[in-house]
Amino acid sequence: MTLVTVTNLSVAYGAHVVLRDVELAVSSGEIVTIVGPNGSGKTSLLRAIIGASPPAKGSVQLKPGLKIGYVPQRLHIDPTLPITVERFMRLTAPVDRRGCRDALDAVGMPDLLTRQMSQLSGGQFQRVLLARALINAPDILLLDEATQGLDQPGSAAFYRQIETVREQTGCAVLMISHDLHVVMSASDRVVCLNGHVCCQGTPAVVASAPEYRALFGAGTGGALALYRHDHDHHHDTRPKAAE
Ligand SMILES: Nc1ncnc2c1ncn2[C@@H]1O[C@H](COP(=O)(O)OP(=O)(O)OP(=O)(O)O)[C@@H](O)[C@H]1O
Repeated sequence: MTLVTVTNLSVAYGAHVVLRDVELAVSSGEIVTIVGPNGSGKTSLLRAIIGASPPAKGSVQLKPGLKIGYVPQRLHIDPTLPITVERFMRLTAPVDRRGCRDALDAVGMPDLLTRQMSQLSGGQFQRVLLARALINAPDILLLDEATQGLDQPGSAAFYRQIETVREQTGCAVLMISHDLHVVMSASDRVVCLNGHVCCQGTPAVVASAPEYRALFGAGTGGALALYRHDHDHHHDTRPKAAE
């Protein structure tokens, strides 16, 4: 069943059009990763899906009654503010201690309930955000660079957790990531965005591409050259060798 259908979507901030003619559909249980260079409109697309950026053109259709869990790119909590994990989780959701504990269990952090938010490591903090997003049993999780600031093993562990959550709850996942090499194995589909969808494919297609090895150490520019697809246009960000 299709949960999210984005049709011919354009998003603009004033006269600045940042997304043009984007088509995207996410089905139940699917893990879809959006990659693309800085400023390519990834966050704007997620914001359009949650209704925070009205379309300049086109539409976003959500399955009626769709429950969305959103994990933001970053969330700053004043380190001098005394707030436990439980209180933090209950700020935005009507949930009891049991519900908080279950959500923390689901992200593999059952013992954090009484800890201070300020005492958490980066990885623990992100998992608490994930747990908070899971409280209402969402049909789809939207993650905006949820592993920002984590090291590679931390990111890999986080994405494994996402896969586990998907297996256990059946929720779909639409996430933005720059960690292509870690995220690929966890994704059913990778969508490359650069103001529009320039290409997409399964990780298997990506992994079997000869250019795949160029990813490691090649940065985002290399990553964008990886996908097997037919280009009928050019991007300044594409390395010359990929032309
Ligand atoms: N609220 C806003 N007002 C005006 N311009 C904005 C706003 N939010 C984003 N933009 C612009 O829209 C473009 C796309 O931004 P967006 O945050 O969607 O990109 P992104 O791909 O998520 O980038 P990054 O990888 O750096 O997070 C950028 O040029 C950005 O400056």
